[in-house]
Amino acid sequence: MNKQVFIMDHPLIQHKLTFLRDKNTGSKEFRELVGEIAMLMCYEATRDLPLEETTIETPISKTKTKVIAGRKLAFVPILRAGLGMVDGVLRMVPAAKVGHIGLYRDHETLQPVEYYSKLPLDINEREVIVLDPMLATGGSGIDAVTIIKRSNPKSIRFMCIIAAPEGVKAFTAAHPDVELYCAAVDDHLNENGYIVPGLGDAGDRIFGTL
Ligand SMILES: O=P(O)(O)OC[C@H]1O[C@H](OP(=O)(O)OP(=O)(O)O)[C@H](O)[C@@H]1O
Ligand SMILES: O=c1cc[nH]c(=O)[nH]1
Ligand SMILES: [Mg+2]
Repeated sequence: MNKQVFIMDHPLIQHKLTFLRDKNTGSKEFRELVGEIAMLMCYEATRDLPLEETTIETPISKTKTKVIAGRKLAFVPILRAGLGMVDGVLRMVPAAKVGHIGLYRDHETLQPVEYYSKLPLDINEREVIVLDPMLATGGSGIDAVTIIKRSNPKSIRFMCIIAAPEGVKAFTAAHPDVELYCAAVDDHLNENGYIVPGLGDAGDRIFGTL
């Protein structure tokens, strides 16, 4: 697999993914699982954040210790399904700002249609992590990153839960500078553009609009 692609095969993530895929998992549990998986993936995707030394006093003595070195993050969920990942990542990085990009996939053409975009004003000073549970054809992820690049962020990473091989290929070709983090790369896309075996329609399962 391409060095730009990171598969997060931690046992806790893989365990939760099994219940996420199960068609008998209801919306409440599905939402909780998406949030938990996003939190665990964020832990891994921020592993290389630089640290700097600071001095504090414990109740016992002064000590030198570490904090994250002034790097500013922004999370950008792709509406709707990416919203399900926001709470989980904010639990890990509460000071991050949150932008939103609204895209839906036209059911006939499978082409993404943009309907909303609101990014933090200082996004050019931030490292961005884009959130969307599904990378299917890759069209939505590719367009979201193209939109964000116009605002010149310091860097962009893309975090999805399940990707199709077709989406990974298209995304890495379109944005070779953007690291892609996923919990699983599945088998293929079906004739309707759904990931097989996948988990169905992530947005519908999160928001109960099936
Ligand atoms: O890689 P692609 O082929 O573009 O497909 C992936 C997109 O499809 C889903 O969104 P959807 O269009 O269902 O919108 P929703 O989140 O509002 O349900 C998913 O959340 C991605 O954004
Ligand atoms: O399998 C898929 C493909 C696109 N969007 C989804 O929510 N699921
Ligand atoms: Mg959907």
